[in-house]
Amino acid sequence: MALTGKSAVVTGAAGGIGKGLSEVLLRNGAKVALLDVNESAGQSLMESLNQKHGTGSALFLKCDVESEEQLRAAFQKAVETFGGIDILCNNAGVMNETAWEKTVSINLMSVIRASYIALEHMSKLNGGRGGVIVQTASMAGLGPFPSCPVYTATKSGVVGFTRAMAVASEVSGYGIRFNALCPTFVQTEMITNISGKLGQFTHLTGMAVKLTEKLGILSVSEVAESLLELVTDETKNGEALMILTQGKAYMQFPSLSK
Ligand SMILES: NC(=O)C1=CN([C@@H]2O[C@H](COP(=O)(O)OP(=O)(O)OC[C@H]3O[C@@H](n4cnc5c(N)ncnc54)[C@H](O)[C@@H]3O)[C@@H](O)[C@H]2O)C=CC1
Ligand SMILES: CC/C=C\C[C@H](O)C(=O)/C=C/C=C/C=C\C=C\[C@@H](O)C/C=C\CCC(=O)O
Repeated sequence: MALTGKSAVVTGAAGGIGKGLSEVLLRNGAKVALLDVNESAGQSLMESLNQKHGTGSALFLKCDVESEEQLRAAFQKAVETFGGIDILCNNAGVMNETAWEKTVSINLMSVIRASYIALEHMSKLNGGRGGVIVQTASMAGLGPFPSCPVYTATKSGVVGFTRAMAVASEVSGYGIRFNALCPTFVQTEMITNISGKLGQFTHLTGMAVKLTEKLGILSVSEVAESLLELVTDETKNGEALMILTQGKAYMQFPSLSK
């Protein structure tokens, strides 16, 4: 799928990985609706992206992904502005083991919520053009990360939801592919002050820090380049792409359906 003339919605787009995903989509010819709760960062990012990629190529929409109402309004605005949606990046996420219910709400429930709203606009069964939904999961969704069990659970949930939806979409004829990015640590705000985010697992901070030293830290642009692969390669559906500093690999899961 070529990106020229396509339109995308990216959640958590104002900073970190979401900003990188938005930039790579714009560089390759897509228009992008930038959804984020951070209004000042989102507005100034929109202005700089429109200067770089052309007026009207980026649209900031203030949106808390926990709110169904705000998500619906943002998708509606994106459709009205760009004429449809071809790509959704469910990227907004937090890591906070103290406010663990909020972590579940943002990282898992909101990914499901936004995917279902996107289906209403993108599914060929609803008159949409089809397309692709890519979730920002994590390596934590593939292997247990003992310093943050709830964060791990949300990312495992995202991987499971993505793989199940990929098959549901295929057999139902939605015309939408579902894939997940599973990066190791990435240099963003999220990996600052780790100990302050681990709640009752603060004593396991050293384990998390050692893991960052052992595995290394990716740049945002390395993750963004992997998004392109999952969006443009139409054979990719139901994939979890593990991204490490040493390279990347599509995960193999046991097949029990045959
Ligand atoms: N940084 C890392 O090491 C890794 C991060 N990830 C995942 O990547 C995604 C992005 O994380 P980062 O860019 O690192 O984090 P970040 O903290 O740098 O950026 C997150 C963005 O999401 C926005 N956001 C937070 N809550 C929101 C909400 N309720 N509604 C709308 N926007 C909201 C924030 O305002 C911010 O702009 C997350 O899902 C995270 O779990 C995955 C693997 C590694
Ligand atoms: C404290 C976490 C901070 C940020 C989370 C970040 O956003 C994220 O998603 C990073 C994920 C990185 C995961 C990397 C590898 C995970 C591997 C685990 O399966 C193994 C974990 C521990 C092994 C313990 C040990 O042998 O030392």
